[in-house]
Amino acid sequence: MPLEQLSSQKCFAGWLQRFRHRSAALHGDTVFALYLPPQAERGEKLPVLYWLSGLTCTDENFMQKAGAQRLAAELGLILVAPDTSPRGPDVPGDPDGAWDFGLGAGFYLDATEAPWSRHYRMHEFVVDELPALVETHFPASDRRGISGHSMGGHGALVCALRNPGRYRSVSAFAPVANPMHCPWGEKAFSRYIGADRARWREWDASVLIGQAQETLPILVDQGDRDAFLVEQLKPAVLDAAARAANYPLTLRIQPGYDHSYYFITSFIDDHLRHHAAALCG
Ligand SMILES: N[C@@H](CCC(=O)N[C@@H](CSC=O)C(=O)NCC(=O)O)C(=O)O
Repeated sequence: MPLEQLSSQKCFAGWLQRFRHRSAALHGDTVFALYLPPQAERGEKLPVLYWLSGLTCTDENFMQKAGAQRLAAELGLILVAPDTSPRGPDVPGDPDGAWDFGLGAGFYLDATEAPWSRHYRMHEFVVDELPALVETHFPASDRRGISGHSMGGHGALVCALRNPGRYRSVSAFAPVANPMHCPWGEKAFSRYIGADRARWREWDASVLIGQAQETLPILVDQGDRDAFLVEQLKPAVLDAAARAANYPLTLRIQPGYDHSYYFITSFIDDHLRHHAAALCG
């Protein structure tokens, strides 16, 4: 699978790069960003933290705003950020042009309903295709962690919960914790997966956490001034489901913080260290 390099910039003695390639899962071209820490030049295989961004984002938001590269360089962690949906002239978006569905809003699931099912296969892409690509073309090991924000925070939880053995660490910022019972999730699931709500349960972290096959400790940070907290995010539902299942979830409510990348950059070091404890050494 050839990679076309779009950019390369030195950053904290490592390299921040962007690549375009043809995706089999997404039936089209897609772009991802990757940060290679300086340890990559030693030739050893390094662990990888996959980051899933939220609604309206591309591969660039996290790399430009989270400020993760400094500590990733210190810890020897590769960072990989895919796009948030398939894109291209033949990829359908929201019929009304809304920002919370379709382009930039793939919800990291595999759609089953037309016209979404041909391209909207972000789960398969993130869990299988992207790691295979990264581990072939870069000095990347199969020690994988996954994290993300909002729609992507939920995506990270679902990727880990649905695929035991695939990841060694997981965390999330302000995840859409119970999408089958919030407006963003109901809109996405009803279109991507269809009207049968029983099938939505396969893609909801607050359901999956009660059926987990392995117990990777989950770290979640959530700001209490987040404008989406009550209507869309509902972390208390995830917390209650984890408690009922005796699943190790640490939910930290951070006073005064909102939903922005200012919140993410304030706590990204804690998340990188959470992942490094499982991935490095
Ligand atoms: N455009 C919207 C706001 C969209 C928004 O807040 N997106 C978040 C993720 S929300 C959940 O998935 C985000 O990360 N935005 C990009 C950024 O760089 O901040 C509106 O107008 O309200």
